[in-house]
Amino acid sequence: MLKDKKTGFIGGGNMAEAIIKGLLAGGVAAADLTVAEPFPQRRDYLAERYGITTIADNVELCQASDTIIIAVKPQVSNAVFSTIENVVGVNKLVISIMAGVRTAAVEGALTQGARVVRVMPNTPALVLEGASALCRGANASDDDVVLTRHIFELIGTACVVDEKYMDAVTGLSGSGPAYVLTFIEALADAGVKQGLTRDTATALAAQTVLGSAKLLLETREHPAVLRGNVTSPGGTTIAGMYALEKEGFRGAVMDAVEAATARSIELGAK
Ligand SMILES: NC(=O)C1=CN([C@@H]2O[C@H](COP(=O)(O)OP(=O)(O)OC[C@H]3O[C@@H](n4cnc5c(N)ncnc54)[C@H](OP(=O)(O)O)[C@@H]3O)[C@@H](O)[C@H]2O)C=CC1
Ligand SMILES: O=C(O)[C@@H]1CCC=N1
Repeated sequence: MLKDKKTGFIGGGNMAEAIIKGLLAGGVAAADLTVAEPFPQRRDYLAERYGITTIADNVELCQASDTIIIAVKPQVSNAVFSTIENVVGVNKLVISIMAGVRTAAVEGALTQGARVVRVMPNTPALVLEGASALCRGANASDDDVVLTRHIFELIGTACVVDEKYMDAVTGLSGSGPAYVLTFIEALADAGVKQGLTRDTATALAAQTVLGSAKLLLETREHPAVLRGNVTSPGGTTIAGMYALEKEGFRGAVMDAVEAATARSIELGAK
């Protein structure tokens, strides 16, 4: 599907690098990947590390690509649109991963009929364990959605949602790695407080999160059932759970997702 197609990235930052890694691991030829990136050192790094073509000019990038992945910060989206508005015809697929930016905003800034798919990936994509959700714009075809899903399944899992859910996805899985990493750090700190070395505590904390996630995904049980299996009557876990619940752990997590969702909505309104 991706074979013989040229894929170009506008912006060669963290997320672009993650997707490039996935595409290469999935068998896409380095010769079919190009990145437009203003920062020369970053261009050199990407070219040397992945053997792909890197350039400075977004217009040249669009002309040379069948699929264009916009991977710049939402705050520079208008600056990017103004440079490429006349070179992205309906023969090209545009995939935007910018947080908050609506498909209608991308379509409105490009040629009439522009084919746009919006995706929210996350940083575990860098180790091919990303979680992405995508939605179609008004002019994207079924094939565009299938191709986009295929690209993001190369770097983890991908699901299709209605655009009205994209801000919630951003607040949950887009920003989620930051919450989980904070939890791991806190768990490790707690171990250090109890006398464990930093290395041992961090390794135990990270593997506990990884293993718990794998247990949930592989058994397909409800999380509460699996939690029950750890929680012996009158044992250690219930003592720990009581302390967490008293501090409003779940409410804090829900507040975090709500705040990030609201920020995604705010970014889209700009
Ligand atoms: N990081 C994350 O967890 C996730 C991010 N996203 C979204 O992905 C997008 C990219 O994020 P991320 O990779 O973290 O950001 P980065 O800042 O790492 O990458 C953005 C890149 O775009 C470059 N850039 C800036 N202006 C232009 C321009 N006019 N033309 C071409 N390139 C330009 C930047 O160069 P320079 O540094 O020189 O300015 C930078 O290398 C954002 O929209 C974000 O919302 C989505 C999901 C998760
Ligand atoms: O913080 C951000 O805005 C980006 C979008 C999702 C994750 N990181």
